[in-house]
Amino acid sequence: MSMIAAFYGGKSILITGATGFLGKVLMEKLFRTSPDLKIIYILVRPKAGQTLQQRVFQILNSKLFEKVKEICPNVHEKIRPISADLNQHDFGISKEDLEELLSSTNIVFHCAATVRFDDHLRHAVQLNVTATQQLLSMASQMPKLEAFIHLSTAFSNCNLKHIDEVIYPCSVEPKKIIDSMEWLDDAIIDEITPKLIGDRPNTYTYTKALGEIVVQQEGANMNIAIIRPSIVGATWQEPFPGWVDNLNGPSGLIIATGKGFLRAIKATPMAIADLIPADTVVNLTLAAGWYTAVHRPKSTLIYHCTSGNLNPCNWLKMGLQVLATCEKVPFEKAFRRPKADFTTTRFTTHYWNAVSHRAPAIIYDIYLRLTGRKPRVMKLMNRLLRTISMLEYFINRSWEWSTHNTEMLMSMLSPEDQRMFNFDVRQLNWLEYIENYVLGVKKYLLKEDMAGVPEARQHLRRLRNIHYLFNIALFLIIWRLLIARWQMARNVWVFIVSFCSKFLSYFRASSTLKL
Ligand SMILES: CCCCCCCCCCCCCCCCCCCCCCCCCCCCCC(=O)SCCNC(=O)CCNC(=O)[C@H](O)C(C)(C)COP(=O)(O)OP(=O)(O)OC[C@H]1O[C@@H](n2cnc3c(N)ncnc32)[C@H](O)[C@@H]1OP(=O)(O)O
Ligand SMILES: NC(=O)C1=CN([C@@H]2O[C@H](COP(=O)(O)OP(=O)(O)OC[C@H]3O[C@@H](n4cnc5c(N)ncnc54)[C@H](OP(=O)(O)O)[C@@H]3O)[C@@H](O)[C@H]2O)C=CC1
Repeated sequence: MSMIAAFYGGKSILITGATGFLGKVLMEKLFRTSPDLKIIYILVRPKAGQTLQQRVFQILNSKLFEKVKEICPNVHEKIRPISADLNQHDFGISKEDLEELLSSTNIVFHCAATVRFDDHLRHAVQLNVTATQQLLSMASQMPKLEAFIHLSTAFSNCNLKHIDEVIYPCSVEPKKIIDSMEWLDDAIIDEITPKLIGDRPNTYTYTKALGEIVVQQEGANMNIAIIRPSIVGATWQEPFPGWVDNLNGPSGLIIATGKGFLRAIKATPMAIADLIPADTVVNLTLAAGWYTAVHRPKSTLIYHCTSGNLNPCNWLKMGLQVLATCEKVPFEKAFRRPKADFTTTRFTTHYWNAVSHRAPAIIYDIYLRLTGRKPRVMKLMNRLLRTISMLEYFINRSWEWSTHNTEMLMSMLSPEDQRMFNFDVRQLNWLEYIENYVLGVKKYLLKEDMAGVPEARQHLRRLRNIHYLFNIALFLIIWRLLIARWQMARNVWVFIVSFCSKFLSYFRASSTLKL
């Protein structure tokens, strides 16, 4: 019998960010392995015209929850959505809901965050720092609370090269930052943002670091653990390989590569691609929840959920496998053939952006205009280039994360739990994982049917022929222009033509002689 699964049985669990990528995988695993849990409260905001119930209905009806619905047919009765917006004071939770939450909750998993790299500091602080502080204050009033698990990121201290499982201080105390956001206007915040984030690349990593300090300060009297995953990718094994449902991290770039938009990217091929599958993160999170509640470690433990030091994979290996899979099982209606390369200098990056990204986009937009349609590719391309520029920081560096706590936790699990809540990335076969990731992107993100693969292959063949024809036409046009304007080009042309005709007449003469 799994100790972890048994531990969550009969428990009331609060999850923030349950509608997000990791939150959904966490909920799914909880229901699948502990169908006898009492209830999962989820803090949800109405979004995109959907009520809370509609949002929950949509999640439960997704492919991710198919197995859960077999194992736990009354799953819908065990989810209790609570209307809450983490941007609001007290989250805008009603008095009755708050009372129920405070009196019943046993475990809190805090996953909600803004993961945008370009968020305004005010918003990022509100969600990643202030909301964390408020949630901890709520948790401190929960008499039945056994553990509070905070999801952070391995990149919260990405300004360092070697990162230990400790909380690092920031130059300005989080409380001062929270206070200042209340009275500073946007223009001043914009001005001080670069100074505050210092050598971190964005407000996301900075505010996640502040969030950790808040957890340490405010949660001193609680059983708390912090999980720091690196770049979370599609599921590895559970509930099935390759599940992914948003464009964050590598997923968006895999689409851009498979659809032929992304042709070059500035990356350090040998830098570690520290990806971690979503189900691995969730297994570690659940194991940490159990360990924190049952073993009650004296201090707040931080768990690095990373792959680089145990089973490293580099960007070259990953990129090549993405391309190989896109070649084998192409995405539908590709813009160009999937073919990409890494650039290593600013100059070559600018050159390939102009030649391989902007030029084809402009040409295709002209074609769309000429055929009476609305041009759209340049806009898409600009968005892609902006996204790449934001991700570049992470694909041109390597970090070392120590994993002592994570390894200690692994050793504390029973063999049954090590199997059921596996977070040992040494067992991961990268080539297989990346192939499943790309297939998952195709099936679950792009919603493409595998039956369309022959047509997609046919489309790629057409694109290859168009590419050849285009290159020949371009060559001829450039050559014609050169001949018209440049004496040297004319001389070369005359030389080539006379050489070819001599060669042909020699060839003809020798073959006649042989006859
Ligand atoms: C022998 C030698 C041979 C050499 C051969 C070499 C072969 C090499 C081959 C190379 C091939 C390349 C293969 C490529 C595949 C692998 C590359 C992987 C690189 C991955 C890098 C990942 C790094 C991530 C680092 C993360 C570190 C921190 C981790 C975390 O803790 S948090 C989670 C991460 N968070 C994010 O990822 C959020 C990032 N996103 C944002 O911040 C924003 O979305 C934005 C990028 C700033 C864009 O903002 P906008 O306002 O402009 O857009 P908006 O968000 O509103 O969306 C607009 C539309 O764009 C779509 N979109 C959003 N995100 C992405 C995305 N990442 N990629 C693509 N598209 C995206 C969005 O859906 C909207 O679309 P619409 O709805 O249609 O309008
Ligand atoms: N994905 C990754 O690569 C990594 C993620 N992490 C961390 O893991 C956690 C989960 O990330 P992930 O699942 O990928 O993120 P997602 O962006 O997929 O999910 C974010 C969640 O937060 C919720 N949320 C955001 N704003 C509010 C708000 N104002 N009120 C209520 N809920 C809100 C979202 O709700 P809604 O659906 O309404 O928008 C969503 O459920 C985060 O803490 C992140 O920092 C760490 C490392 C890597």
